[in-house]
Amino acid sequence: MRKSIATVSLSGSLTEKLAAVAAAGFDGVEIFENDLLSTPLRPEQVRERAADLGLSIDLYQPFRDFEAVSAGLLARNLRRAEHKFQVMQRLGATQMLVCSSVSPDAADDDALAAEQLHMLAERAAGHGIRIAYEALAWGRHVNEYLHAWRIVRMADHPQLGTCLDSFHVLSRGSDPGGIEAIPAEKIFYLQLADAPLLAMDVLQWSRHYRCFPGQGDFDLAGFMTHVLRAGYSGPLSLEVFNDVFRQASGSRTAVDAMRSLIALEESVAARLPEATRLGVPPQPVVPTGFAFAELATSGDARLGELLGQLGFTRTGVHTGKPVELWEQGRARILLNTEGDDPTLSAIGLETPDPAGSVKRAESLLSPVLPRDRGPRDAPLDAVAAPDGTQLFFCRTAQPDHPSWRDDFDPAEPAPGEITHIDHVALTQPWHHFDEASLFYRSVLGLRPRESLELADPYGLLRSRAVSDPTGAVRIALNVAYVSSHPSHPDIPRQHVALASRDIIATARRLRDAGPVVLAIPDNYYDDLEARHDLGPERHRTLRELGLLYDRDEHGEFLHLYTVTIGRIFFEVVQRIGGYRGYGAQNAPIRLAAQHARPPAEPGVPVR
Ligand SMILES: O=C(O)c1ccc(O)c(O)c1
Ligand SMILES: [Mg+2]
Repeated sequence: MRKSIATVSLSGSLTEKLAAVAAAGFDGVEIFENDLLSTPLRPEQVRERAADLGLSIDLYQPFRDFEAVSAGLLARNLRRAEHKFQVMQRLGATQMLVCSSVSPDAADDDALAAEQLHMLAERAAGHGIRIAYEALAWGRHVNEYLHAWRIVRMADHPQLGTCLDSFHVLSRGSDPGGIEAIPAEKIFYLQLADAPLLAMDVLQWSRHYRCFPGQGDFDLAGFMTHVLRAGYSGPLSLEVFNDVFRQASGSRTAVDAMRSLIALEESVAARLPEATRLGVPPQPVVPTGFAFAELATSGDARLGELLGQLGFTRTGVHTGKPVELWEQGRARILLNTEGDDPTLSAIGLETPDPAGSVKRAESLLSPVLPRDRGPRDAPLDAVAAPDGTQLFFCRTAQPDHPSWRDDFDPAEPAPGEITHIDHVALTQPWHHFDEASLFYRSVLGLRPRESLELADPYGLLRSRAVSDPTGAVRIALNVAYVSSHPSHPDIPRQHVALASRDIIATARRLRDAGPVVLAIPDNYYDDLEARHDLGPERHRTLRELGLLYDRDEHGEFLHLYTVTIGRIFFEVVQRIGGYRGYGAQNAPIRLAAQHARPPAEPGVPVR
């Protein structure tokens, strides 16, 4: 279906917005009045610019508080409308949005509202313009979509129809099923926005927290099925008021927006196979595990030293690049010594179909990375995640596909307790958090879990994990706050969590290696004894080894953290039973302990 976006959803000037919208592949735009008033371009030039970019101007929004007013006010409103019709003709826009009045001057009188909207539609008709009437969720008298529709029906004018906006319908908890009773030709326009569920005033919620479909908690696919069953065939138009998007790069936001619509069409198509107008991207290829995590370092030996202390063996060196392979069980870490400050630069994901993974990523507008490989290297397909982390699609040790691991000609690793990578935690720039969760959800088919807020002594961290249904691939996305403490600068830390089948043994091994485990205050253990009765011996062991503990209804979780090197630290975890979380309960303790033990100085051995 045609795809549009309201200019209010993006940052920048009108000309920047138009360019961004066109580059992301949209077909049309809704122009917010302020964007037109503040551009030096004349309406004819805007029309031309949009046409050159292949964009139609689907809607113009110059009006508020029109209907159900006194005769004097009506005359003024109609006069203003006449001016706006002329602007719209110059713009080449044929549809005007009128949202329900919030003014105390409006009467609670449907017949009067209908009569005045009829008059407006009659005047619009003279200019070839249609009026789309929309119920704002906080409209003074009209705040339900079916109420707006009743008024439109009563007004009975061919140039008057209704505009449906998913936010206004779903934020009020209205049943969207009623949409199916509205005749298709009377649904003039469709605006789409998602939002996180928040208990707050609906106007504030709408103006600050809307997000793109798939980034919030509303059932947009369900909403869309009703709209399509009604027979609507006009554009899907995103109208997202969001404080973060107002500050982020407009061209990135436009791509994020387009990705949300592609993914939405796909989920609607799955529910409504008869809706053949919907575009459907190639199927997601859900990753089945971690092949490796790649850490970039500047030839600094400390990461290798720490890996050795954790029981890893350096099993090989790449035949053509300065990259070492460190292994223990199925946990594989690549140390790329060409980097600078230690960072987590790439993740290898096991996939049953690497080419299919790339196709899926491309169809959702993810940048596919150029292949940089020597003649003897195994093929590696990679895309860039929103934070720049490279995601490689791998098939390790499968007879049907060359393995990246062969490039290292590896030896057998020494046996140890660590079995595999449990999860990786990536720090996202604050303005890319929603984009990142939509990326992992739509491109990789991972499921987002609830969004958490974690207390750090110097700020608040937002965190959301995404995982496959089996828990083989778990990625924790964290947003760092911006620190204003000179003594506690931002260190956007990243970590790799390693699963141990015997974390007590791993912890003892680390204790014997030196002070590499993050020290946890005694108060934590006193509280742990108050919360759980694990028996004196177990409590003593946890305290002695710096282990943290959590449990959920499925099982138990033991974990520890190493010191930080550059931006990187390791976590060791043991899931007992079917524990599903990440020890969020202990995050504030860990974050405080990390502030107390700043990253090791360059070149200084950890010991
Ligand atoms: O917040 C508003 O005022 C506003 C304006 C126009 C819309 O289409 C809308 O959904 C909200
Ligand atoms: Mg709207």
